[in-house]
Amino acid sequence: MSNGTVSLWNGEGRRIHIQEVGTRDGLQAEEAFVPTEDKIALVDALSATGLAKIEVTSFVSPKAIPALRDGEQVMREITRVPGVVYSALVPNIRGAERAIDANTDEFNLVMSASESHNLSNLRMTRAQSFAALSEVSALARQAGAAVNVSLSCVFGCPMEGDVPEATVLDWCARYIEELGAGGVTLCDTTGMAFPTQVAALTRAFRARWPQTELTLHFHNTRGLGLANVMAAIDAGADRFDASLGGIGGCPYAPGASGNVCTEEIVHALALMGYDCGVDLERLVSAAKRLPPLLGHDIPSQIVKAGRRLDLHPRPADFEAIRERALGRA
Ligand SMILES: CC(C)(COP(=O)([O-])OP(=O)([O-])OC[C@H]1O[C@@H](n2cnc3c(N)ncnc32)[C@H](O)[C@@H]1OP(=O)([O-])[O-])[C@@H](O)C(=O)NCCC(=O)NCCSC(=O)C[C@@](C)(O)CC(=O)[O-]
Repeated sequence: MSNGTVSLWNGEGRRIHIQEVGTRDGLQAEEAFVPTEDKIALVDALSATGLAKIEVTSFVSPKAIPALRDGEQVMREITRVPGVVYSALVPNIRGAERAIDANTDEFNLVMSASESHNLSNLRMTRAQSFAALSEVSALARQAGAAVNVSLSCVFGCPMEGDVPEATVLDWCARYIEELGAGGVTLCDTTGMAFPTQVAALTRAFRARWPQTELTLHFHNTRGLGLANVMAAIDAGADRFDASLGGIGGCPYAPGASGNVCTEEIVHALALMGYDCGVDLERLVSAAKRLPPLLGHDIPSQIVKAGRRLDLHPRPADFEAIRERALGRA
């Protein structure tokens, strides 16, 4: 935190945990169905990069999200690397049963702080979602799985506008204090968050629940992704969702687009001296697998431009230019 002794701009080796959501949030809205074996290979490649957590898939209705209809097979057939938490999005009891069958480490429960988005995305009121999630979290506990709750639209809803901070904190209190969730993710579903707002909500959360695992989940829809990450770090956050290649978006949130890009965030934080514990080269080579699988380009600037010190050859006639410049030719 910028408290006069620690600089935001100099990470000094401080650990930031990056959680990959590319094979869930990233693939869920893609038109192309990425073949199951390619999804498994992608998760395995990500597991070898040092990421803290990977959201492998979702156990939602295959009618709602056909791109992830192979969730069980993917979760069962990935190679688990010790220390990596393999998570999946779970919206209801049916999803919880599937997640248990597939031996999922962490259930990422989902609902929205906005009634309009909750109804659009999950076809339930927030109260109905909360009741369903209470049952899901009891099942998860019986199965020995961890529970995180992702709360969508906390920085604004594309249909309702701003969501009051008190509403967001009330829902967080219910997850943490009634449901016993070990972690909460504050999600900016359609890129409406801005740094001062992010810092205020992060500080309010941290002050009230200093022990709860807090994750920030940003979409880069309006280009504020990295600024929001920095504001959250300044306010005490150390855990972020990000998506390989910068793909992603909720298909039931109007105007949604890609998450903050994993390799861009890791690259930027590493330059500032933060330790994400991630091998950037491996991450970039995993990201390069995406365009042929998806059939389109990806937002990642690091895949396009390379890392800061990935240098280019001088022009072919460089020596001739120099000789001329020095008056020797
Ligand atoms: C919420 C429901 C389930 C309600 O779906 P529904 O259609 O209202 O509910 P239903 O219970 O009547 O079920 C309809 C059919 O789906 C089946 N079904 C129902 N549930 C499941 C399940 N879990 N697994 C497998 N099948 C399921 C169920 O068995 C039935 O099949 P049928 O009888 O017609 O053959 C559905 O609308 C759904 O799955 N929606 C998914 C929405 C979704 O995945 N959205 C994107 C993820 S959230 C997100 O991206 C935001 C986030 C997390 O990234 C953070 C952020 O940025 O904000």
